[in-house]
Formats: sequence, C-alpha cells, structure tokens
Amino acid sequence: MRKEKLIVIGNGMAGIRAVEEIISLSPEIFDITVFGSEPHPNYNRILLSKVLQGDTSVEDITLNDWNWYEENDITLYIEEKVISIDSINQEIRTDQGRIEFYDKLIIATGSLPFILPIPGVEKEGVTTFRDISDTNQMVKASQQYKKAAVIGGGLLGLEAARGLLNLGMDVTVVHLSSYLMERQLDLTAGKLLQQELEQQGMSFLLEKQTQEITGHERVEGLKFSDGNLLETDFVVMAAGIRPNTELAQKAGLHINRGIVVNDYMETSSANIYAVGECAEHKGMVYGLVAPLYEQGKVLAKTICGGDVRPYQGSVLSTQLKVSGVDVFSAGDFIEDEQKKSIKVFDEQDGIYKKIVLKGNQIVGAVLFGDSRDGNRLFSMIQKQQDVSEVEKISILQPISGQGSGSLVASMSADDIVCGCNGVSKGTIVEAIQNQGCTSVDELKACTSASRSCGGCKPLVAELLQHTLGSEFDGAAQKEAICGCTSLSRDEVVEEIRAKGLSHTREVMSVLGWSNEEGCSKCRPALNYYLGMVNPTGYVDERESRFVNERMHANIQKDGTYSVVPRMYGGVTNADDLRRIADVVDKYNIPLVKVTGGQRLDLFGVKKEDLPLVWEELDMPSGYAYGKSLRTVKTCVGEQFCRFGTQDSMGVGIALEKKFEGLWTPHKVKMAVSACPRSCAESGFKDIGFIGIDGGWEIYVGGNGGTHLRGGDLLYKVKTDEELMEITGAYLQYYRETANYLERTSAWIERIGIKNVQAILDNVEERKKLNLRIDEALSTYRDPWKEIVENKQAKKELFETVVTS
Ligand SMILES: Cc1cc2nc3c(=O)[nH]c(=O)nc-3n(C[C@H](O)[C@H](O)[C@H](O)COP(=O)(O)OP(=O)(O)OC[C@H]3O[C@@H](n4cnc5c(N)ncnc54)[C@H](O)[C@@H]3O)c2cc1C
Ligand SMILES: NC(=O)c1ccc[n+]([C@@H]2O[C@H](COP(=O)([O-])OP(=O)(O)OC[C@H]3O[C@@H](n4cnc5c(N)ncnc54)[C@H](O)[C@@H]3O)[C@@H](O)[C@H]2O)c1
Ligand code: SF4
Ligand code: FES
Repeated sequence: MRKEKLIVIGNGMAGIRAVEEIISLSPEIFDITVFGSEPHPNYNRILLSKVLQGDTSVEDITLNDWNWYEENDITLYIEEKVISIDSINQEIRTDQGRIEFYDKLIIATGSLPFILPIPGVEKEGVTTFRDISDTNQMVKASQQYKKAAVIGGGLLGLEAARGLLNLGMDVTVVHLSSYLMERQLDLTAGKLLQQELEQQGMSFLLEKQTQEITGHERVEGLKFSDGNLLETDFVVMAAGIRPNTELAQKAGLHINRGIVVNDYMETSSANIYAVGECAEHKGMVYGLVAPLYEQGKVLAKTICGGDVRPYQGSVLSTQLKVSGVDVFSAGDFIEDEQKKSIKVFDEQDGIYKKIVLKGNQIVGAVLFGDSRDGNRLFSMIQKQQDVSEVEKISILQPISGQGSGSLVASMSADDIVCGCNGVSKGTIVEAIQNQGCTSVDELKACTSASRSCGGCKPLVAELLQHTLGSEFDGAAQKEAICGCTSLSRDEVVEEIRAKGLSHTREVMSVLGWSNEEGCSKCRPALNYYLGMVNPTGYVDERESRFVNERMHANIQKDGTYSVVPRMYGGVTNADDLRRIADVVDKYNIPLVKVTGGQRLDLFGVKKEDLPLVWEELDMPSGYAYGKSLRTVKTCVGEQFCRFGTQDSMGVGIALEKKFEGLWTPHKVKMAVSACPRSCAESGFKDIGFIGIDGGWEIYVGGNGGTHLRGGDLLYKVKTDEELMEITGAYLQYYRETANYLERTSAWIERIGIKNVQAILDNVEERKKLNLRIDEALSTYRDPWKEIVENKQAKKELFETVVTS
C-alpha cells in the first residue's frame, strides 16, 4: 500500500516533536520528509542559553541526531528553505529548486526575532539570539570586544546577558518598561530580580527607547529617545519574537498574528496543518515549548485518525534559566477589579510569593527567591482548583521550610512535575514502579520528563528517591550512558572487562538494557568501548557507527559526500596533486577546498562514486569523518624557516603515520610548530607541540571551537622519542578513561592535568599504556582500501538499488 506523503516545513522543536508523536502512534502510515533552513538536525533551542552560559556545548544539545532520521526512514533536507506552497496541486517548492508533492503538510516555521525598526540595525556587531549561529556569533564577539548591550529585559534578554557576563563582557540591559520581565512578573518581583542581577554584575537602563544604533560599519553605541547615549561594541536584540508566517501568507492561508488554526491544528486550507510558534489558536500565539508540545499531540492524533481531544489552549508557566536566580511565574498574575492577591514578602531573605485569586479559584502566581511551590501552584491553576474550603494564606505556606522529601510526598498524582513536557507525578511513579526506571536518564527516555529545559531534574530525582525508598541506589544516579540503562560509562567498561563481553547486543542483554535494540546514543558508545577494551579480538560493528563513519566520508546537506585523503603532516607532492586533479575532473567534483587542518577536501562526491574515487586517488583515508586522529598540522620548521629549531614536518609526519586510524572517544587534532611563534596553532589543538631550544613543549586539551581553550603544558621533553612516548601514553589514557564523545578539552578539565601528569610520571605505567596503544594500532587497515577490495561491502554500501 502506498504510504501517504507527509511534508514538514521546519526542523525545530515543535515540528519534530509532532513527528515523534506521529511515529509513536502510527509508524507505518507516512513517508515523511522534513525541510529545515538551519544546517543542523533537530536541536534543543532552549539550551542555547546554557551553551552561552558555558554549562553545555552545542554538540550536547542535539535532540534527534542523523541516525534518528535514518532509523525512522525520515528524509531530512537541511539548509533548504521551502519558498512556496501550492495548496491546489499539493506541492511545495524549495530554494534549491526541489518540488515535492504532499498528501499532508505541516507548517512548523517557528518565529523570527523582532528587529527594532530603527537606523543602524544592519551594522556589524548587531545580532539576535535565536539559533546556533547567533550563539556562536556572541561567543566570538566576546573574544574580541568588551562592552555588550542587550535590548530587551525579558526572559531571552536576561539569559543572553548572563551568558555574555560569563564570557567576560561588561553587559548593560536596555529595557523599555519600568521593571524587568514585566510580561511574567509584577513590580515587586521585577525589582527583586534586578537587585539580584545587579549583584551578579549586570547593569540596567530602564524605560529607555532605543532610537538609533550608532557607528560607522560597526556598532559603536546606542542613542535613546531622551537624547542619552550608551557606548557599546556589541548589541543583542531580544525585544520579542514574531510568528514566521510569510510562507503561509503567500499560500493564501488565513493569517492573523500567526497562522490561524482550529482545535485540531488545521489551517484554513485542506490537508495543511500548523504547529508551534507560527500557529495562532483562539487568538493566542505561544512562545514556550509546553503548549507547542500539547499542540503536537493533538496534531498527531488528528493526522493519524482516531479519537482526538480538541486543543483547548494552554496555561503558561515560566522560569528564568539564570543560575543563582530563583523566579517562577504562572497564569494570570496581575490583580484587577475581579482578581485579588495574597502575598508573603520576607524582605530580609529576599523571598516574595504571590497568588492571584478570581473568586474561589487560583488563577496566577509569582514566586521569587523560593520557587519550590511552583509546580504545586501551577497544578492548582491548571485544574482551576476551588479553594473556598482552604484557609487562603496556607496555600502559600505548606511546603516551604520543610525537607524536599515532603515536597514530592505532598504532591498529588496529577500534579505536573515537568512543565515543559506536561509529565505528572503519577506518570513518573508509574514508570518507576512498572517500567523499572531507576535513574533520571531512564525516566527521561521513558516519559520525556526533564528532556527540554532540564529545570525539573532535581524534582524528578527527588521523586525517584522518594518512590524507590530503600531500593534507591545513589550510585545509579551517576550519569548513565543513555536512557536504556542506569549504568555509567565506568560501570559498563568494567563489566565488559570483567565478563569478557564481546558484542554490543551481548552487553545490552547481559547488562539488562531496557531497550534491547539500544539507541543511537549507546550503540556507537558501546562499539567504541568494546573496541577499546579488546582491540585485537573485537569485530567492529559498522551498523553501530554514525552514518559518516559507516560510509567513510562526510555526508553533506545535499546528500553528496566530501572526501579528504590523508596528507601526512599536511605535506603533499606533484604526483598526489596530479591524481587528485584527475579524479576531480573525471568525477565532476564541484569543489576542492583547503581545510584548516592543511588537507584538500573534495566536496560533492556522489555516493556511488566513492569507491571509484578512493581507488583512483590511491591515497589512505584522511579520517575526516571519524572519532579518531584527524590531522597533524605542521609548520615548515627548520627545513625552510629562519626561526625553526626543530624538524616540525618530520615529527608531524611520524606522529600521523604512527597514530592514523586510531579510534578515540572523540576527534583528535594535533599540530607541530618548530618554534614558539607557533604557526601551526599548536596551542589550540588536542595535542600541540612547540619546538624550543633543546627539545619540545607538549600542550594538551586545547580547542579552537565555540568554547575556545588554550592547551595546558603537559611536559617539556628533550628528544623526538620521548615526545612519541608521552604522546602514546597520553592518548591511550584518554582512550581508556574518557566518555565516548568527550573531547580532550572537556576530559582534561574533568580529570585534571595534575592527575594525568601523575599517571604519566610513572615510567612503568607509561610503558604499559604504550604497549596497549600499540596493540590497538596493530589492527589498523585503511578503510578505503578495504572497501575497494571488498566487492560485497562495496555493493551493500554504495550501489544504489533502483526498484520500480
Ligand atoms: C535562547 C532561547 C531560550 C529559550 N528558552 C526556553 C525555555 O526555557 N523554555 C521554553 O519553554 N521555551 C524556551 N524558548 C522558546 C522555545 O525554544 C521555542 O518556543 C521553540 O523552539 C519553538 O519551536 P518551533 O518549532 O515552533 O520553532 P523553532 O524551534 O524556531 O523551529 C522552526 C524551524 O523552522 C525553520 N524554518 C523556518 N522557515 C522555514 C522554511 N520556510 N523552510 C524550512 N525551514 C524553515 C527554522 O529555521 C527553524 O529551525 C527559548 C528560545 C530561545 C531562542
Ligand atoms: N526561560 C524561558 O522560558 C525562556 C528563555 C528565553 C526565551 N524564551 C522565549 O523566547 C521568546 C523570546 O523571548 P523575549 O524575551 O525576546 O520575548 P518577550 O516578548 O517575552 O520579552 C521581550 C521584552 O523586550 C522588551 N522590549 C520590547 N521592545 C523593546 C525596546 N524597544 N527596547 C527595550 N526593550 C524592549 C519588552 O518590554 C519585553 O519585556 C519568548 O517567547 C520567550 O518566552 C523563554
Ligand atoms: S612556528 Fe616558528 S619555525 Fe615554524 S614556521 Fe613559524 S616561525 Fe617558522
Ligand atoms: S520543566 Fe523543562 S524539562 Fe521539565
């Protein structure tokens, strides 16, 4: 039976959550294609604030990686924008000229940041805060400039400001209203918040209307309507958002503020639905994930058929994600003729609580300084609980001051624990008691609790402890490697060693994985740990690897691949260049790019051409796709440079020849410079070598990515042999102790350079580590050559099967 074609425009949080709901209801009905204009698979936009504040990294906020799309047979086109919808012929067209037919179409285009209509907004140094690219821009600006101004003192502006403070900038928040977060707080809470943030180092200009952004090409300041000026090097616009409706408008759909939908998320056009921030329901447009996820549930049921409970709109609750600030707001929190409030204000401790009652119903709440009662109050608001029988003041006081255990004990089963995902206490308790969840990560996988902003994690953990009672295992609360198990990385590796486990499925079965297939997080990790523990006995499981590692090339947004041949030490010759040029001509390779790691990257290679390209290049794989040694960059060194004191190219080539093909927890880059001028940028590599008089300095844990980190000096050595020995021992220690997907920069901070030095100081230990790395290296075979020589693998992986 022909599957119906479902197209989703927008690869963001609401669109993909709706797809998840659809797949869980009816995995077989639709052939799904998703278009996303950003260059990433679906990620957790909420956590961009945490990325900026340095609490997590861009790599760690992916919600659904490429494997998820592949496993669910979803075609994803990234960096491809849908530019028109033909609702008569049921077709969409993209900016790449692609035209696709749909049976059903979901518009999930989100919002656009509101850009103040004032002169100067186009200047260099003005940004918004909406996506990964904006976040990277802010991190980069903080490395070059000192003064930042954030326009807008709402949730987004304050989270951006906290991030910029953490990045070392002087930050002034410019706000239109007389107090902060006026959409979520009342005057008292807004002022308390300001005091707290001032203590953290933030400055504020309130009741300021920005009239112009001054400067030549780059921003130099802000000019206000009262004539005052503020000098600044960088401006973040966080003055609200607007639903992204242009596409729907052009298609003739009914638009008001957003794309108008009914209670079933249907737009005014047949077979077209809208969900998320772009949708307007009963005059409301939402900008938080909880309502968008509720909409996604309704949409999935509508589209899959069956009983649908119509969407009735959502009550909102918010929390600011700034460490050291405890603030909560929910529902309708401003008093008027019909709505009266009850307040508790402890000025000494800076604690303020207010509930707003309409008749006998609690309709809103604001908490500052102690938000532990937030969930309970939110549940009362959602349930429109009648409080006529209750002594009103007690609503504000029953939990505070008591232990946290009693907080979860006092919650009723339908009280919401995770606001973002609408998960109640009852659902979590059921998952613990009936589905055997024993850790927060398992609960996240089972119920989605704590999957979004993460603010509810402590409460989920308390509930777990409370429910399990004496069976609660504190040790199990260590970071589990994924939601399929409660075991940590160290425990899994220990079990693999102790029980001699030799296959991912065996690990999952023997160690009692809750999901017998594993998931896209644990399968590649197990494959790595098994290979690390038993390098000569373990047979690598191709199917457990990420797609790029399976294909030995990097997949690009148009479905073609990029190919990087190995050029040891970044050194090449006429023969290699001639062969590369011939291959480029023969296979119509559209782009050849010199990489930052001194390699040539051939972009736009068709999947079926990959084995032929590799065969004709006749060069080893550069592993540009792998969690392994990528490149050793070198400066020309003593051979040609006047300043060179060492043979950087020779050492670089020797390092690369020795360690090529070594699987590591994450990618590893090296650089060798022959003098402290460090032309190969040795200070920002996983391992960097700098030639000095009479030897080398070895730097480790450097990173040139979003969270720039200069390497730490590990050792000074006198000879090239010592350099090799230390490098081997260091790399093996990293291989044996890091979590899968942990870069050396994060690992060294976690483990501590002094502890690593203590291990490597021990000559015997160093020898053993080197023996073990040599064993791992002994298994290396060039993967391109293997495929070229293996007809079966070539056929399975690279020949496109055409069925009619
Ligand atoms: C820094 C930050 C922190 C936040 N913190 C919180 C929080 O703590 N709690 C909370 O509840 N909410 C928070 N939010 C809001 C939350 O992230 C959004 O409500 C949510 O992401 C909206 O989901 P969406 O799918 O509607 O839109 P988006 O996630 O923006 O997704 C829309 C996607 O569609 C793509 N797109 C648009 N047009 C096209 C087109 N024509 N073709 C193809 N693709 C297109 C866009 O590029 C985008 O990737 C935060 C937002 C930000 C920016
Ligand atoms: N923790 C969270 O829940 C969280 C965090 C970040 C973002 N978000 C969401 O992201 C979206 C965007 O956030 P936001 O804070 O930009 O939106 P917002 O509309 O909540 O706040 C914008 C703020 O900017 C102020 N403002 C408007 N024009 C201004 C001007 N000319 N000069 C100075 N100030 C001006 C407004 O007074 C308002 O307080 C919202 O939907 C928000 O809910 C949520
Ligand atoms: S690092 Fe020193 S030796 Fe190497 S190229 Fe630069 S200046 Fe010359
Ligand atoms: S409250 Fe945001 S993830 Fe649970």
